[in-house]
Amino acid sequence: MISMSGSLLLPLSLSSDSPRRVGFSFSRTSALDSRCSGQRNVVCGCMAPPTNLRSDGFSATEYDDPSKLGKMGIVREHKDDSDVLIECRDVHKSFGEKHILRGVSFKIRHGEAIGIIGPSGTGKSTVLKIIAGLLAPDKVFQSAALFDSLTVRENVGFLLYENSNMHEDKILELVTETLAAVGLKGAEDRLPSELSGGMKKRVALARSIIFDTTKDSIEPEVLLYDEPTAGLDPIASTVVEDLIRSVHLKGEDAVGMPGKITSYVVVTHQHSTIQRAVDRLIFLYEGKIVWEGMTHEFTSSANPIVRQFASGSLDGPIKY
Ligand SMILES: Nc1ncnc2c1ncn2[C@@H]1O[C@H](COP(=O)(O)OP(=O)(O)OP(=O)(O)O)[C@@H](O)[C@H]1O
Repeated sequence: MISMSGSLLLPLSLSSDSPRRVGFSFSRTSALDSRCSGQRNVVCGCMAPPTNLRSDGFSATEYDDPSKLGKMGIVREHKDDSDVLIECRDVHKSFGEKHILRGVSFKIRHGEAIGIIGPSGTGKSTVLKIIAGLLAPDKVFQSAALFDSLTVRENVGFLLYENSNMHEDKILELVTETLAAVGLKGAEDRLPSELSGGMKKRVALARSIIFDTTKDSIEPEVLLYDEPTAGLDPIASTVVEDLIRSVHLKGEDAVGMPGKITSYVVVTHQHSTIQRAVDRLIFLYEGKIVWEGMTHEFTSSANPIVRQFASGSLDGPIKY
């Protein structure tokens, strides 16, 4: 459980010609660390990205020399930060004595499909949870988070039943359409225990992309997926990966309405998910980003950590 402590900076106001939401910046202070060891040692500040600069493309950032790994600060240079939705800057996170994140910095830009990869236990999900905790209007895809005693219809429509003023018939209509969009037509009355692992993930995905059509405000701009294809067979993985991608690409929700989901972050170990659903990768190792680049640059990276991970070799800097 992450608890906030330290100072919360006030958000800057956005100019009227910049409709983008405020991004988040995290920074660490040693004073705060000593005050809250065992709790959260991250300071959260909100900032409005500058709007007077122009945009650039991306290229891989290699850190070939392992001796430099501890010295990384800036992970990528851009002239334009106007499209930054989320910024993590020098994020540290400890659980008790265990220092998990050791200065993680990255930016997520409007329209990006980001993958966070790296060896087990390196802090990927922790990064995702930190982002989710600070982006209250957005959602985390939790594959195992269905309510066992509720039907598929009740699970998918849960937030609408609980938090919206929509008529039940309208919610049912949306649930039915959304289930059809994720390939689960007719599954409304089933219980989670009657579904396969892949079907459960699709129900969870349906729940993450269904929105109150009478309001714009609750529709997220960023979706977070924690291992959305873990445990699925290759074809079921492809279905989920394409669903994730289609929501992103079309800028539409599951029922074809104009959507606002323009970026997403996927934590995954699945090669197919990296290849199929993600454009840019952030590689985390021992609580630090050791490489980032476009997906197609991953397998040709000269970074020994990345090379070992990509090949699955037992030989290399990653020790198990
Ligand atoms: N709430 C917690 N309390 C104590 N330790 C935690 C907690 N959450 C995570 N950890 C520890 O932090 C480390 C990083 O966990 P995290 O789940 O972020 O790793 P990960 O890179 O996502 O791993 P995996 O790929 O295996 O899912 C692990 O050693 C884990 O045991």
